Amino acid sequence: MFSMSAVVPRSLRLLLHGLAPRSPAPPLQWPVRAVIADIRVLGSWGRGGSHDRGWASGANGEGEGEEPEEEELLSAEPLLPTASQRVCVLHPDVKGRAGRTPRHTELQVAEAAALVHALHGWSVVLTLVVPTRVPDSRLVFGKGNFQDLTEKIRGCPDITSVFLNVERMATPTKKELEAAWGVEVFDRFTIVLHIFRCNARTKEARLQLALAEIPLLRSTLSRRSAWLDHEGRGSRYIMGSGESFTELRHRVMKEKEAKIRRALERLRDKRSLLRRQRTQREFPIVSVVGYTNCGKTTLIKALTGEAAMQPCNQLFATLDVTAHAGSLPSRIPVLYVDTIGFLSQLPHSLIQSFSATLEDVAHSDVIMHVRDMSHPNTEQQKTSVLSTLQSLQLPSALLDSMLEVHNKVDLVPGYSPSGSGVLAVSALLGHGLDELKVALEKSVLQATGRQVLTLCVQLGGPQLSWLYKEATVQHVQELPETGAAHVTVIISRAAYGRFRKLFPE
Ligand SMILES: Nc1nc2c(ncn2[C@@H]2O[C@H](COP(=O)(O)OP(=O)(O)OP(=O)(O)O)[C@@H](O)[C@H]2O)c(=O)[nH]1
Ligand SMILES: [Mg+2]
Repeated sequence: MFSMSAVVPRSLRLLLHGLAPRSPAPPLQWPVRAVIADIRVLGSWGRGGSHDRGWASGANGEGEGEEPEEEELLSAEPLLPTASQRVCVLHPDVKGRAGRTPRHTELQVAEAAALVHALHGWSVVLTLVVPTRVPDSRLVFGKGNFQDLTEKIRGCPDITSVFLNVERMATPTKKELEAAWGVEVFDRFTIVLHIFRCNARTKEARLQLALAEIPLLRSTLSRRSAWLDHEGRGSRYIMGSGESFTELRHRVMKEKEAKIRRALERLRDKRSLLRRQRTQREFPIVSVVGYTNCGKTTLIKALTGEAAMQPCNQLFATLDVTAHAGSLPSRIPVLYVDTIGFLSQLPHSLIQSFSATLEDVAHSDVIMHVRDMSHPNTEQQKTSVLSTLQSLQLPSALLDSMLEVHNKVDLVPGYSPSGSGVLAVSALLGHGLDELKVALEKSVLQATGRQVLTLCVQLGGPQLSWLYKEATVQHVQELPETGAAHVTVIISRAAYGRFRKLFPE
């Protein structure tokens, strides 16, 4: 199996566990230490959550400088019931839709059930696939089907809510369906938001979530306002303020949205400052992206040997961007960035809200796209990930150089990957990781403009220790009687320029 000591040097391992090394770290590791300090400042580690807290667990900077205003923004009431739910998954099977096959429908229903199971205490008690030609109509289904459906739902007293597997449901539709079926009705957007709410741990993830929830709060507010207006209460002015109750609530909502955006902007500024510092230190960043549950966290755990990471067989287990240090075959230190998983049919507004999190992907040196090859829908998942990446407007060079990693091949007997530049691994069993690291190193060297050079240096002088500090020393071959050595290093162009300026030939 995989050994942590083979990958990360001891002093770095101590740092990763939030402890200061007792002995001075070898020169190679100083940038790693600096970056760890930076990321602590960013405060990307959670509030007592159990997994994905990364290597700086216990050292989060969230409490520092937190404005009371931000705390208020984060402590809003949950939008969905927190109690257990017995759910009827209702999938509208739209006739005539391109790509509609029984298998495709089956997979969509399975994904909907997996979303429900991602919520603690929620279970699926009934699954219905109902054909419809009129998905955009107010009742989503034709009259006959709607009546049958209503009888089925009402006839099943176990059901406490219905999950209508559509991207987004209009407010009047929700109102009518709930009136007809006597239980709450949720769409994909609401369910995913609720999963996010349960899993979001960091301030940034929770602020982004609060922003994504605004449209939902608005529609709830509109419904309440309609009721108040109907009762003649919404239009009353409050204590001579010249503002009605409804107007006041809308204004409060607007102010809340603006405050969230400002708070996110502050975090974004902090992030970009840290990114600049990382760039100055020429620390390679590898972003790991992919469909939710494809094994991103498991792969990073296997590549870094970081025991604290806890992968989870659940959709959207990771919601916070965390960075994890590892090293490549030539001992180049590298930061792996674990990201939020993608899902098909996610409303654009939700992706937009989490775009700050995904900004780190745009600033990485290499992207690794992890795929679950054991999943029956792996091709559609790939398409969905690629189209989301396109929508993030990443630099084309970054997209072109993306590495595709075929994971979970242990579940696909006799699997052999097709296509060039594709690597097959089992992150869980540790298969194929050495080949993956070699390929990754090649990409990192290319993307960061690093080169392998053999330099002749005097052993008594300051050159060698400078190289240990600023580059990755591969090999030192002493030249007897000359007092010099041939030193093979991996060095960036900028660092080589500085070396030559300090130590001209
Ligand atoms: N059999 C097998 N299972 C794997 C492999 N890699 C990951 N898994 C399992 O897949 C599940 C999801 O793994 P994660 O690493 O949490 O997936 P993720 O992509 O980080 O998921 P999200 O953060 O929710 O998007 C876990 O139960 C893992 O044990 C693999 O190579 N083989
Ligand atoms: Mg994960």
